[in-house]
Amino acid sequence: MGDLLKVAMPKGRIYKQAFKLFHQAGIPLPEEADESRKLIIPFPEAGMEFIMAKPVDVPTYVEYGVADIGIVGKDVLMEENRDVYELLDLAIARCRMSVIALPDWKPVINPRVATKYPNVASQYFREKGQQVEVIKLNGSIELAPMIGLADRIVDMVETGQTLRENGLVEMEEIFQITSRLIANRVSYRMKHAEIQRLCDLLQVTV
Ligand SMILES: Nc1ncnc2c1ncn2[C@@H]1O[C@H](COP(=O)(O)OP(=O)(O)OP(=O)(O)O)[C@@H](O)[C@H]1O
Ligand SMILES: O=P(O)(O)OC[C@H]1O[C@H](OP(=O)(O)OP(=O)(O)O)[C@H](O)[C@@H]1O
Repeated sequence: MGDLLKVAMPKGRIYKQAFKLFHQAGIPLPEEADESRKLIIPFPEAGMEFIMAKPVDVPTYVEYGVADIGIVGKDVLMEENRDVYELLDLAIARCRMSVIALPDWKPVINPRVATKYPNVASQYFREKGQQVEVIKLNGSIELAPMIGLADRIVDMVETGQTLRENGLVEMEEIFQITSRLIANRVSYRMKHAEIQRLCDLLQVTV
């Protein structure tokens, strides 16, 4: 057997859904993989090795070729803008990127926009011809308009529960998000058969 295919696998909510997807495709991923503290998990039965990564770092590992392929949300792909191939829409971890505000929000000059996605937010408002000050936060973004840090936020909405519980409203959807299978450009050529085989198995389920 040749080299194991190195897969950058996000811990957390994407792993839980990828686990189900791989099972449906006939690849029984180890269930405990994102709960153990082990960061590199060989899975020779499937010809793979999992690198358990923070979701936002997946495109970095794949661009640098330390992982051949990876699974990552479209939100992270848009924000990180890494030089990788996007192979497949896995149709998991579905949500949307939106502009959110308090219901009594009023336009002001040079408004502040808080977000975990400064590149996405800057590009969105630039294309609309609106000048904004973008403030980067790392979580609980919904707090920003509630405590007066920002006029609006750019963040993900899935069920809308977080917005409802905090009295916020979705003003505009920017784009839909699902997780994608990505590949390193060189690996895609050098390990084409293995990568294509995985795509074919996963494609049946999506
Ligand atoms: N509410 C949601 N519903 C569905 N998918 C989501 C939701 N929030 C995030 N996602 C998707 O899951 C990905 C990972 O989100 P998750 O919350 O697991 O990690 P994180 O908060 O980025 O990481 P960490 O918890 O390590 O800081 C996101 O990049 C996005 O694609
Ligand atoms: O519409 P909902 O179903 O409520 O989901 C949306 C929430 O999920 C994500 O947060 P996450 O759980 O990743 O926490 P975070 O605040 O640390 O980003 C996102 O940032 C929203 O806050």
